[in-house]
Amino acid sequence: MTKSNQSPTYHVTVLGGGSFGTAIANISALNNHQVTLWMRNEKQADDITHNRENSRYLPGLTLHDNLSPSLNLQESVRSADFVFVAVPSKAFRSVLEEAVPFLKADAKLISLTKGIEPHSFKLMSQILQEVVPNHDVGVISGPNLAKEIADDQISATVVASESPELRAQVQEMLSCQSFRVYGNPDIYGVEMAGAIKNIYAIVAGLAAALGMADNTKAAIITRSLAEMSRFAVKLGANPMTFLGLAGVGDLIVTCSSKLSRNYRVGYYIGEGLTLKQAIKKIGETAEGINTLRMVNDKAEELGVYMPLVKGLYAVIYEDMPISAIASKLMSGDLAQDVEYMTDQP
Ligand SMILES: NC(=O)C1=CN([C@@H]2O[C@H](COP(=O)(O)OP(=O)(O)OC[C@H]3O[C@@H](n4cnc5c(N)ncnc54)[C@H](O)[C@@H]3O)[C@@H](O)[C@H]2O)C=CC1
Ligand SMILES: O=C(CO)COP(=O)(O)O
Repeated sequence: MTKSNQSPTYHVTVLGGGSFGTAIANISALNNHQVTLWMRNEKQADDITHNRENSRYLPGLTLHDNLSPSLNLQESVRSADFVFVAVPSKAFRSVLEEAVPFLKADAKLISLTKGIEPHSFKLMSQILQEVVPNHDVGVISGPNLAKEIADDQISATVVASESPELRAQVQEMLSCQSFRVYGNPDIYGVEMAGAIKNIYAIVAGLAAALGMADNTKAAIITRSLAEMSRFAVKLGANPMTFLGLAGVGDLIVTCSSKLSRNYRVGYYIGEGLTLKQAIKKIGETAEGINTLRMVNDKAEELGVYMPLVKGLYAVIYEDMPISAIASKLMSGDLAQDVEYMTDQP
C-alpha cells in the first residue's frame, strides 16, 4: 500500500482494536495521518507498541509507525478530527457515550460497524445522530474482508453521509493503490445493506457445507439481494444502493468467502455444530446472528415477505430441519424476478 496523494494530514482515531478497526487504522496511517487506535486490551496494545503487530486479530501485518495504540478513551478522542467507530454493534452506543464529553466540537464520526441495535432497531448512524447531533456523521460499508485489506489485496468500499464534505474527506483520507473509496448519499441504504447481508452469508455458508450446487448458490445470492432490498426499501432505503458495492458487492464476498465469520457460522452449523459451538469456534464478531433475530421480528411487524430470513430463523432458533426449509422455499408462490420492473418493455 502506498500513499495516493499529498492531501491534508488529520488526527484520526479508531475506536476498537479488532480486525477491521486495525485494518482501517493502518490504511489511514499509511496515508500519512496521525492515528490513534483505542482498545481495551492491554496485552494487545503492548503487542502493537513493541512488535508493531496486532497478532490477535491481524497476525503478519506490520503496523505503520504513524499508528499508536491507546488504552485511554479520553486521550484518544481529545484531538481527533475524525473518529471511526469499529466496535461490535452491541457495544457501539456505550463506547460512543463514554467518548462524547471529550470530542472536539468539529470532530466527524464514521461508523465501520455492520449491525443493528437490539430493541431499538437503530442503525449505527442513527445512534450517532442521536448521541452527537451536532457533528457530521457517516458510515463505511462494502466488500471489505479485513484480512484481505491487511494483505494489500485490491479492495473498494463506500463512504455514505449526508455531508458531501465528509464523503470527500474520507475518500481522500483512505484511498490508496489497494483501497478505493466511493461515495453515496444514501446512508440508510448503505448501512442497512452491510448489516443485513450478514444473514445471507450464514445461509450461503450453510448451503456450501451441505454441498449445494453452483446453480443453487447463485440462486441464493440473487434472491437474497431481492429480499434484502425489499426490506430496506420498505424502511426508506434507495433500491439503487443495492446495485453498488455496499449491496451486491458485500453480498457476493460474504456469501462466498470462508474469511467471512458469518459465512463460517453457517458452514459450521451445516457441518452439524450447534450455534453456540459455531460461535465459540470462530471467536470473533459475527453480527448476523443477532441481526437475524431482529430482522425476522421486524419483517413480521412490517409484513415484508422474507422467506430466506424466515427459513434461517426456523433452522437456527426453532430446530427446523434444513430439508424442510428447502422444500418450503421451492414451493412458495411463483413470483416475478425483478420487483422494481413493470410489465412494460
Ligand atoms: N472484520 C471484517 O472483515 C469487517 C468487519 N466489519 C464490522 O466491524 C465491526 C467490528 O468488527 P471486527 O473488527 O471484525 O471485530 P473483531 O471481533 O475482530 O473485534 C472486535 C473488537 O471490538 C472490541 N470490543 C468489543 N466490545 C467492546 C467494548 N465494549 N469496548 C471496547 N471494545 C470492545 C474487542 O475487544 C475487539 O478488539 C463489526 O460490526 C463488523 O461487522 C466491517 C467490515 C469488515
Ligand atoms: O463485512 C465483512 C466483509 O465485507 C466481514 O464479514 P464477516 O463479519 O462475516 O467476517
